[in-house]
Amino acid sequence: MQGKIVKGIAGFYYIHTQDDAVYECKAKGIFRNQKIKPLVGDNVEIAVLDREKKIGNIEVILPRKNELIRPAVSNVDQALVIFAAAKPEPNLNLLDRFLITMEKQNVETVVCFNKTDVASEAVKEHLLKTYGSCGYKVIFTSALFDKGLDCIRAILKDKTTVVAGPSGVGKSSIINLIAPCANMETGVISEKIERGKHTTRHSQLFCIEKNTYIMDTPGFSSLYIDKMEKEELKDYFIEFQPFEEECRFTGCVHINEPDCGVKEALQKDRISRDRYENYLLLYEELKNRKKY
Ligand SMILES: Nc1nc2c(ncn2[C@@H]2O[C@H](COP(=O)(O)OP(=O)(O)OP(=O)(O)O)[C@@H](O)[C@H]2O)c(=O)[nH]1
Ligand SMILES: [Zn+2]
Repeated sequence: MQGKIVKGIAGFYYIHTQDDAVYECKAKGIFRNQKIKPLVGDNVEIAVLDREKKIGNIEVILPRKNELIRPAVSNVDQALVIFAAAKPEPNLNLLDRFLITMEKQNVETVVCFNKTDVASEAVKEHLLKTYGSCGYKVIFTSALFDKGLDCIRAILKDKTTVVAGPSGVGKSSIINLIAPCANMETGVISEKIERGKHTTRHSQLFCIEKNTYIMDTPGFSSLYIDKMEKEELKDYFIEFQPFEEECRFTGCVHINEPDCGVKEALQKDRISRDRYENYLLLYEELKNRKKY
């Protein structure tokens, strides 16, 4: 039978199967046969050992489309990052850090600004201009007034999406509205896990409808960009790319070089100043970290 690993804990894997059941499986022999460790998100072939108790063994891990490191999950189609348009004011530096880590891992990101009911039109316009002009899909929602949630449902459909955002932006409110089943499923799995007595937070995928999975990630308040050369940073500011052809120097980092296409685009207001300033800050951060 085929299914998807939705959670892994203490040597047990929980497989959501196509008939909408959850099997508790071990992965006996997999490492020996395939030399890989199962990962949440993996599509697998299982042998059913006990149909009633829903116990099985993972026999084959099907080929992975990709593999994220943070959070550890495979076969991710996209990320959905949620910030509040107001209350709290969106920390765009944090948002840019998130976008960079996803660009580096080659995962497309959709940006959602929630709490539009308490944000001014001018702020919304500014956010749309800043991120829409980079090429990101931007969605505005109000979980409180059930606005924009169909847009979220539509972008999630038939995909596996990692959902992230800082605390207090309304991420849980949104997830509860689009996936009321998410809580229930946690219940079923935690019942089985009780025996393992593990209480740490583990990454878990929720099936919100057929072929549609989300992974809710814990709220974050800071995000370090690591394992990155400062010269590499510009590659993850995707809006720079079309202007880089105009730079006189190859490998131009768009800071102090003369005849820089990116700086020229900035002067002409074709690149967001907020984004460029965050670029400078992050570049400095990477440069200074190198000293240690
Ligand atoms: N005005 C307004 N308030 C909202 C909206 N969505 C959520 N809230 C409120 O914002 C607060 C935080 O919402 P949560 O859904 O708990 O936010 P969260 O992002 O999951 O935060 P954590 O649980 O801390 O990770 C709650 O008081 C919600 O009622 C919205 O669209 N508009
Ligand atoms: Zn340049």
